[in-house]
Amino acid sequence: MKVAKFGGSSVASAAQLQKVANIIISDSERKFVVVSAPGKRHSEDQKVTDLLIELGERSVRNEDYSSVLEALLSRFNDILDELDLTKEIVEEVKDNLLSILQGETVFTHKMDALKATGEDTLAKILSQYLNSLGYKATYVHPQEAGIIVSDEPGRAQVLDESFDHLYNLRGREEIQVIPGFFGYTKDNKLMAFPRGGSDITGSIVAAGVKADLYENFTDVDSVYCVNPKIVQSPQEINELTYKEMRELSYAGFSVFHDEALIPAFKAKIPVSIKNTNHPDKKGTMISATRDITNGPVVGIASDNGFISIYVSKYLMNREKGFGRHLLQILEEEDISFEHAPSGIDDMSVILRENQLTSEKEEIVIQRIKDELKVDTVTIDRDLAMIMIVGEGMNSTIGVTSKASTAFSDAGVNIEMINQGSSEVSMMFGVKAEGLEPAVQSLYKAFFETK
Ligand SMILES: Nc1ncnc2c1ncn2[C@@H]1O[C@H](COP(=O)(O)OP(=O)(O)O)[C@@H](O)[C@H]1O
Ligand SMILES: N[C@@H](CC(=O)OP(=O)(O)O)C(=O)O
Repeated sequence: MKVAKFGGSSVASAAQLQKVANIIISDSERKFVVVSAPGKRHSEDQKVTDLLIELGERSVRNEDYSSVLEALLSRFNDILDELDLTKEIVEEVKDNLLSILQGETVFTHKMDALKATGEDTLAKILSQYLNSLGYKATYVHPQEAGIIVSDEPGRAQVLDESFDHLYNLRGREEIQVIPGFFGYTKDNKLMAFPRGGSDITGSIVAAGVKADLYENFTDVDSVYCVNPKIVQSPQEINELTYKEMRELSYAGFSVFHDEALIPAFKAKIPVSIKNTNHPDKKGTMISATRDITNGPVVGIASDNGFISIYVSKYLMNREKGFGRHLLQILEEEDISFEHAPSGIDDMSVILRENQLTSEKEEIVIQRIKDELKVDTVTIDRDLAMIMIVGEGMNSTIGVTSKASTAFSDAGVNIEMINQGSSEVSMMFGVKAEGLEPAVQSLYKAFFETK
């Protein structure tokens, strides 16, 4: 039994949905289908989720949102038209969106309810389409499926009891189409996963129903060893371990959500990344182990939007609890951190830029000065992180030297280096403008000269 998840690009139009239906019906093992909301049909297009967010934002600012509502409804209308389906659902969507917008609920909950409408509607349309083709398919609402999540708007996390609920779906005969991207709290509040979170739903469903395979259909033939927007036609990766994929997706391989691997990994379900447009291509298989035959580094990931809080204090190394206290200040201000490299008299904490609003920045800096009596505290902005990843790295000598030569060849200064304890990844901090040249140079060093 397989769970097949189709991303936004795969369900962006009627033509894409025809490919999706062909993929589903070509393999009777594909019993569970998870869908995203329609994504971009071309590079200038807007994702349905972005339109829904804009709708919510305009409404909260008391601005006219009629054109956004129109654009949303016509996306669904066009799909139904081209698939020759009846259109009652468009009116339902309109009524539902207006009742959310006019409801009394708090803004974050309203936003999650709006965002969920994209995947929810698409799941209904796809099951209607499969029925029209003569296949037995049903739409299954996440609450009916038993996807129970934490009470964290826009960043919900699945609760363990969901897996037992989902297991009960195995007994059903028909193809079950489940909307991705959201679940419900124990007290029945709709909560969305982080952006890109339909991958997470797919993984949860695969773990719950104990699938043999979780197939993640997208718009590329495989995971590439580097972002194809930075290096043209990079090498494909055919096999990855869960750990490698988690590290790569955390640091910028947006093809698969970094939080999506954990449920599949814990349930030991292999994940296959495939292209909806070329379903016969091999794709990428992610599982617990792989043969290390392709060199120490399997991929190079990169992401920008980081900042660093740098603190220094003479004799920091002798002060018990300094690091804990610094991190505690962040915790108390509800800020999560990514890395914390330290020296003898100094320590940096790397954060995602969106964690530190300007109000929080002032408070944090003042608290660090007052409570830790530091000599210096500064904030470094516009940082990018580059990560080289591979299970083979821990048994290979000279990886750091090869990487640092690549940075120097590109004329990019390394601001910091951090090697994870598992030695599956090595992270380099650089100024944002150095990201592309450094990644291109690393690609040359590790993949073109093998
Ligand atoms: N290393 C990589 N390998 C493959 N794709 C990548 C990589 N890094 C970034 N991407 C991007 O991820 C995109 C697919 O992810 P996403 O847009 O979330 O797809 P979907 O709409 O199927 O959910 C690709 O079109 C590609 O531009
Ligand atoms: N539609 C949601 C969830 C998602 O997973 O989308 P996609 O499959 O297009 O990445 C988003 O845009 O965030």
